[in-house]
Amino acid sequence: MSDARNAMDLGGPPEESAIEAYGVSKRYRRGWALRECSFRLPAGRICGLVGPNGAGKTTLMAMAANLLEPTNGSLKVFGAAPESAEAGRRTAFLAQEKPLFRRFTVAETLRLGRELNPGWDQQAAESIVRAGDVPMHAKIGTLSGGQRTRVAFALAFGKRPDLLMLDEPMSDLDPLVRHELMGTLLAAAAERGTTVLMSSHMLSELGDVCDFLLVISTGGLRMAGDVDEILSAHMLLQGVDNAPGQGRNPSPEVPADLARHTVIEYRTSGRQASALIRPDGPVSDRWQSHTPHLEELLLSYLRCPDAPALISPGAQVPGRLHGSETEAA
Ligand SMILES: Nc1ncnc2c1ncn2[C@@H]1O[C@H](COP(=O)(O)OP(=O)(O)OP(=O)(O)O)[C@@H](O)[C@H]1O
Repeated sequence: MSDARNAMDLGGPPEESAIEAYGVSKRYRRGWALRECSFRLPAGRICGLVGPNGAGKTTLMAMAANLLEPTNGSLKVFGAAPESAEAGRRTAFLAQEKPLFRRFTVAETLRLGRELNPGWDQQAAESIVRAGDVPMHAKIGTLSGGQRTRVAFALAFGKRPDLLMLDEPMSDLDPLVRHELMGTLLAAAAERGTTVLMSSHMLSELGDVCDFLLVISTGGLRMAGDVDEILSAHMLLQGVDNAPGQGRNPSPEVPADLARHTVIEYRTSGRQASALIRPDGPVSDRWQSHTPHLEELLLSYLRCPDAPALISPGAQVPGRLHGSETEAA
């Protein structure tokens, strides 16, 4: 457990927030992309940002990186407005399309990073590029998609940010490179206390990397908090369906003995039934129960966007009503 969390348990000062969002909404011409998002991401965490296509993940990160302004509400980055010099200096954002100058060589790209960023770490940036055997004299436009991603990573890392936001960083990387760059990321975060906010659709890999989660869908915050707290607030149940239909039933009726619990998802296949619940008291012993894996839990929430939201106490911003959301146990 981190010193900061120990301090909290002992009634010491609360952990610093890397991001605080107060009722943030964003409206584009076509409509709302995000509605009323309030949460905090404590500093030093590696946070997975999960949601279906079009959920608003890029929009949220772009607002924290001062590339977009909220329509309503406000954000703070390390206590400062995203447009402040302080927040800009401490933040790096690796956008999904990895924008780099195609005519620059790799060496020129890193030189530009050095000139633009006072705290630039040339050695860290170069070692990321060299680990992928990317030639320093190669023009960006001649690199493969994965090599360009590596250079963009190096540029973001070289800045030595306190908050590193990565928009689907792994999508065009082969499995070995993903593993290597995630290792670099974890080492940097452990060594320097860097906060990482990373959107990803690779649910199976998030569990190895992240210790905090933000889940959004249809523009709203569905879940936020410490991964361990979130997992332990849920139970995956398996048993026999008392009223089986033919084959897989897309909307089976939730059995009466689960009614007292918060049922996120109830599914049946023939006589087999499974449910993801947030238990409120003991569960009937006709069910076999276990703590879900992160991927199982996320898939249930993504399949059931109307399930009640869960914002754990450590992810709540002070002085903000969290509506119908429930606290993790
Ligand atoms: N510049 C824009 N103008 C109009 N609508 C936009 C714009 N950018 C995003 N949107 C819309 O806002 C919503 C959220 O988009 P956003 O890119 O934030 O989603 P996302 O969660 O990052 O999706 P993905 O997983 O596909 O990358 C989508 O409906 C998208 O079409």
